[in-house]
Amino acid sequence: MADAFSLEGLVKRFGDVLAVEDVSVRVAPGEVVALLGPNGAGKSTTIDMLLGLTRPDAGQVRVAGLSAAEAMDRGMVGAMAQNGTLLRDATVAELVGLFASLHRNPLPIREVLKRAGVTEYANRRCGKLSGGEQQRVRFALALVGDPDLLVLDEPTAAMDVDGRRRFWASMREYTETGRTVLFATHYLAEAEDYADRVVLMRHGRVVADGPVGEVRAAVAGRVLRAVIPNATRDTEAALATLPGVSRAVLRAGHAELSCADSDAAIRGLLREFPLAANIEITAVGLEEAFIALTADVEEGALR
Ligand SMILES: Nc1ncnc2c1ncn2[C@@H]1O[C@H](COP(=O)(O)OP(=O)(O)OP(=O)(O)O)[C@@H](O)[C@H]1O
Repeated sequence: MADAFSLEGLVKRFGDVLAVEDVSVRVAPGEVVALLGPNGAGKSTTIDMLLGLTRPDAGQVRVAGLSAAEAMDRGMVGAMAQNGTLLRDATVAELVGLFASLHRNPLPIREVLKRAGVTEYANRRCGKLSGGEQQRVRFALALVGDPDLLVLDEPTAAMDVDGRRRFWASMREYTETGRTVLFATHYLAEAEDYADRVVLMRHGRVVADGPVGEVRAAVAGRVLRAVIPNATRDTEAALATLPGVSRAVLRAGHAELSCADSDAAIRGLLREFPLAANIEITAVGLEEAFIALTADVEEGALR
């Protein structure tokens, strides 16, 4: 089956900033993918290239085998930007109607309002809605063309807990019909709860990509802490090369080792540093693993 979309070797620079560096992702129809990463990781730039809003400096975007522009033109992609402005004086229903008039085969307006969960404020002016309500209207606009692929940039950014819950309930209904979704988020819990797959970005690169459980297993290892007497300048590098250790930080003789295999790490540690003391091993939650993965560490240390 053809990919729902594919990004191949995407690169985008803004002056001196390398916003996206060699990003390649292939997504099959029906996958719900979370694009996760901290501020400035390159998520929005990647999404803009997928939507054909930004031209890549290198690489290629294909959406169902077409160029991004062709796919958008055919109404195959529904997009929800982070801060797209809404016409303040139009009611929600009017705005949805306006968008529907731009599509070749729009869904009935009533159906869109229902799917996006905005029926109750269909007759309110957009300018009078709260930030979270406006986000839901943007979601409605993304659904108007009944697209095969939905691309959402931080869809729940302005929503409160209840708004988020309701938004994801609407999304579930949409994804149950086998549609493909890519959503950017800062919220690990959203990625865990609603995505089949996580693509984790940092500094413009993909640092992890896989099913949620797999990414969790790959990154959420254990942390080994120990005091290393007589540490020298070379000790940190030596700790980083111990078996089972993916990353080492040494400060004032206190070592913190991120371990994919803590059993191998502790054996190696005691072999190479027999004086290591106060050894402690703790499990890392996904939240901590996410922070570790997206922290400003040496490139490659976590790959
Ligand atoms: N139009 C632009 N001009 C200059 N630099 C830009 C532009 N757009 C993005 N950047 C830079 O590119 C990098 C990636 O930004 P991007 O918005 O893609 O990240 P992001 O992961 O979406 O972040 P956030 O979660 O804050 O939205 C950042 O360093 C950002 O400052």
